[in-house]
Amino acid sequence: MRLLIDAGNTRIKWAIVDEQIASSVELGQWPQFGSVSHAEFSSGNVPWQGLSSERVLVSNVAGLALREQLEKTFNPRHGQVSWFQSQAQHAGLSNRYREPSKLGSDRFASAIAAHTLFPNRHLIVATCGTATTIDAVTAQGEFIGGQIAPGLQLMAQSLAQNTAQLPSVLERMNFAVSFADHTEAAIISGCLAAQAGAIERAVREFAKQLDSAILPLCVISGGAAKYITPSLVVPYQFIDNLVLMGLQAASC
Ligand SMILES: Nc1ncnc2c1ncn2[C@@H]1O[C@H](COP(=O)(O)OP(=O)(O)O)[C@@H](O)[C@H]1O
Ligand SMILES: CC(C)(COP(=O)(O)O)[C@@H](O)C(=O)NCCC(=O)O
Ligand SMILES: [K+]
Repeated sequence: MRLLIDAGNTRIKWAIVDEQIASSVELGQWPQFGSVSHAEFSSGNVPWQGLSSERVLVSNVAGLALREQLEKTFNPRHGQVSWFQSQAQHAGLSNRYREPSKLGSDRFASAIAAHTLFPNRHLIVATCGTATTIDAVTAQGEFIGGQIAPGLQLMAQSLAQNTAQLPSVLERMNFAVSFADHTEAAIISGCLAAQAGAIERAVREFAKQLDSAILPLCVISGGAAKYITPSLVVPYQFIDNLVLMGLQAASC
């Protein structure tokens, strides 16, 4: 049994891979998985507390304090704990980041998962979490580089916090129109257009760089993806828990 953990800046996602269950070795076919917010985790909700495993693989982009908190939750029954880091070459992917280890481990894991799932396609990998990251991966398994933007919720929140008259719209990210006729719809539509627009622009730009008439496939994941995908007008595949799948592929 392997325990996989993806600690992002909003939520901690986890999954168990059980090699005894044949179907469990397929990417994402986990017998148990879930997520907790940082607040839930800090107040003692540790989903893997009672579990036994042979090893643990963690991707953490949420800082040292969370790493220390995570460390305290592991005991000998969890087995050897490894902290996943981006490297120059790993699991079929080469990493063109200037300093490969500086690339967010969640971005590297997502790229590994996307390339494993779609090995013959040029890809734009968009992970829509606290931040929205948009990365280019070639069909040959080269991580070219990418973009980091505020995530959907951060974007909307910063408008509400830094303006006198704009309300918080966090709970209502469910519709977008091109030219809204009231404030709430205007904020939602603006933020969704910025997110979807950035992704679409990356897809078209990558096609241009590749000199390809066929658009790369957009692989999209993350907690905010479900709000953004209805606005996308490029080919995409929504894959839940892409980072965990990357950790699974990287630790086979
Ligand atoms: N139940 C939820 N709790 C928290 N965030 C959610 C929830 N449902 C959707 N979201 C959206 O998902 C984002 C967090 O996505 P996630 O992929 O978990 O991020 P991260 O990897 O940065 O922790 C939030 O910013 C918010 O826009
Ligand atoms: C960009 C990120 C903050 C995204 O974090 P997330 O939205 O998944 O919580 C994370 O991948 C990160 O801290 N990256 C390090 C810098 C880099 O990738 O260049
Ligand atoms: K992200």
